[in-house]
Amino acid sequence: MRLHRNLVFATIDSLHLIFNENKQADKVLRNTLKRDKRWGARDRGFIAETTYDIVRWKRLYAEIAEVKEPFSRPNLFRLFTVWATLNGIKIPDWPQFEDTPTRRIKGKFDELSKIRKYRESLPDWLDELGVKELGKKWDAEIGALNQVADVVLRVNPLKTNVVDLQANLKELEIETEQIKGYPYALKLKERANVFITEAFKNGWFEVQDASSQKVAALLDPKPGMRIVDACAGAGGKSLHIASLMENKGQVISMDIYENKLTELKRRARRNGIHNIETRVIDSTKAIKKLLGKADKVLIDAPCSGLGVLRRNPDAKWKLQPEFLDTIKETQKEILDNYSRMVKPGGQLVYATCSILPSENEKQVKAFLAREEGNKFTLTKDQKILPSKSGFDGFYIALLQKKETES
Ligand SMILES: C[S@@+](CC[C@H](N)C(=O)[O-])C[C@H]1O[C@@H](n2cnc3c(N)ncnc32)[C@H](O)[C@@H]1O
Repeated sequence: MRLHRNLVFATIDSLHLIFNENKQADKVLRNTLKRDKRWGARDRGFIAETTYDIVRWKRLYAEIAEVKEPFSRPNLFRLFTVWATLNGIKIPDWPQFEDTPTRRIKGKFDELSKIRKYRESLPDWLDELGVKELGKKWDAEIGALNQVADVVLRVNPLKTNVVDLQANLKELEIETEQIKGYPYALKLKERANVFITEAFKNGWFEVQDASSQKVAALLDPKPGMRIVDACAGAGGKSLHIASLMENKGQVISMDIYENKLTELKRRARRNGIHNIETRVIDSTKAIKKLLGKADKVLIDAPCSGLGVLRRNPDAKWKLQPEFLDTIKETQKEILDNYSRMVKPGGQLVYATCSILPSENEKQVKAFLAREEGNKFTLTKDQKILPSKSGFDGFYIALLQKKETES
């Protein structure tokens, strides 16, 4: 592979914003990729994938390059040099790359790879937390979470089906494959910009990881039901739920952020969905109005996001231990308050995109032991681990509310 100056510079500029200015990687890349209209799919792919790679391996590469944060521009080039060398890419003779110690880079890589926090490129506290929470399983999970994520589509059954969408995309030379056990999923064989296709613009599919598609499956919504999606965000799960209800019944999508619900409404229109109503949670009233009224409630809780590190590798560096304590308290409050919207005999699904037991099964166990939770029993739960599933890490629990208060 030959390195192109403007693509490398765009990568370095993106890294500067992410590492030194604390900007979110996906937002930075969205902007960077707008910079030059002449860039084709390969050029854009190079910038995005290289930036994400260097973000993912920041600690390891910084240790090899012997550089510290905040990274000066020459030091960002040193990180880039480590990436290129380890990926077998010939370093050009530009002034930025003078005296690259290729052999030393490989030697240091072998040496540091013996220690997990370097090999997997983790802050100390996160490595310690992983061991505390998952014991011996941590090794395999963090290894899997450092892989590059597949792109998975969820077919919208209101508009098309898996076979027709697969054929439609094939005409555009976008090859996909079905995934056993995921009836609405299609996995891209190679990365492609699916957002520019007519199929996407017409609402035939959404991009949604396979594990995330399991949430609505376990909730099992039926046409005619009233379902509350209490932490709906921009609506990944709401759209899935509404499509399974065939536009019959009611989905009430709630969130504390109005802008996310606005985006949800836009997506619903594209998806041909008419049975979603959005409600901003700006006081306790929004919840009180629905007490005991929902056939099913989904709590797709805010969480550490440690199950989706493949997609957001910069979370390794942005996440703080104090945030984890706060978010667990929020999960507890949400469970206690929002579960009251389930009607007697109804069901509650609690889900997170985390692999930490303290956010998942322990959170549910503690809820069932509290007064608010003793009206429920745990029907079943699924711990989806990236090392086993090959997809994002998720936890999904299905709880049944008793018919009577006793
Ligand atoms: C895991 S995300 C939801 C993702 C969304 N369900 C989807 O499938 O696209 C969690 C959501 O909870 C929202 N949230 C945070 N605190 C909340 C609260 N106290 N009540 C309701 N929603 C909350 C966040 O704004 C965020 O959109």
